[in-house]
Amino acid sequence: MPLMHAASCGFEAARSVRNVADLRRCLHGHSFLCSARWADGAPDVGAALSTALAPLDYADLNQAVAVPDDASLLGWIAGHLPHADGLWLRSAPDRGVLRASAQTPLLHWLHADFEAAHQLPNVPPGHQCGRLHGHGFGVTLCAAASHAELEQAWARLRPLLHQRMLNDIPGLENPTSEVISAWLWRQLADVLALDHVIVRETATAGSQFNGHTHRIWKTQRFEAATPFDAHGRYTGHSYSLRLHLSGQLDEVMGWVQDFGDVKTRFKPFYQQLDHYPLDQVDGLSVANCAGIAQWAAAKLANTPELCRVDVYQRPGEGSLFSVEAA
Ligand SMILES: Nc1nc2c(c(=O)[nH]1)N=C([C@H](O)[C@H](O)COP(=O)(O)OP(=O)(O)OP(=O)(O)O)CN2
Repeated sequence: MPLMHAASCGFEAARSVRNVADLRRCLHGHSFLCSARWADGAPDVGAALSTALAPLDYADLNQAVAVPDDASLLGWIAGHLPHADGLWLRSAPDRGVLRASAQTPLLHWLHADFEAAHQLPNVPPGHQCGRLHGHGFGVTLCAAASHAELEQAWARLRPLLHQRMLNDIPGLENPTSEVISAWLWRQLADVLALDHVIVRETATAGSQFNGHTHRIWKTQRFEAATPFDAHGRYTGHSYSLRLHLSGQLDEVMGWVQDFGDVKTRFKPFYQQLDHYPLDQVDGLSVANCAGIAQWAAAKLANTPELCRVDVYQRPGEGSLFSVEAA
């Protein structure tokens, strides 16, 4: 479907998933977060999500689900949300499970990190990334594997990257996010049934590799007013707009496209949104997340790598417009 919608809902709950393999898992609690996606035109899963999760809030999950591990919990939630397509569940800040669509298998994911220095040797003179600099890199590993297997695999890799000069590592001589995610894939593909690897250099930019295709994104925030009732009254949101691009890597630059160039290309259109009332933006016929996502995609129609635009009006609540599927 070209247009999807997304909603999120949290719940606080206790569970015990003690089993022979892991005796640490006695009764404990989590702040869970669940996100759902559904196709445009399907019944509103956002409202159904909070109704479905209400019985789990401040509850003992063992009363609802026999062995309430992340996978079984997601299955329970899916059973209560027949119109949801993608489902994502976070049980702790660094881990959770997801199902990309109703037809795809359940996967476990692990957020990890490392801190390192790098420079990009092939950028034009004066480019900020040609200078020696560094990042607290974020990594997400997503695989048909248990959390313990993901943790084990990452424990082996992290020392190779943490507090290192990435350019000195064989295979990372040009350490863009795209090159690092493909390098991680190669290091892990023999030991994990990987679905994808994500590398985030900054809070606004990331790169995902699934063994075949690179997808990168750049996020920008904007502040805008939008009408919310028939009397012409306005409300406002702090929006986040994420542009996704996919394609082959430029062999010299090692990237799909420079994150900075993505931002520059969108700048004239961004300036039409930031600190404006959305119903007065030229060409924006529907002043909601779906309307903005489709408007932004049309503005970047001359960017063949553009594959998706996500617009969120609050964390976890928004619309996703896929250009390829349109
Ligand atoms: N496709 C890629 N583009 C760029 C990469 C990359 O790995 N892949 N890397 C860089 C730089 O290393 C840079 O540190 C990060 O770029 P950018 O997102 O432009 O950084 P900013 O700090 O300017 O981000 P803002 O949040 O927009 O201020 C460059 N490009």
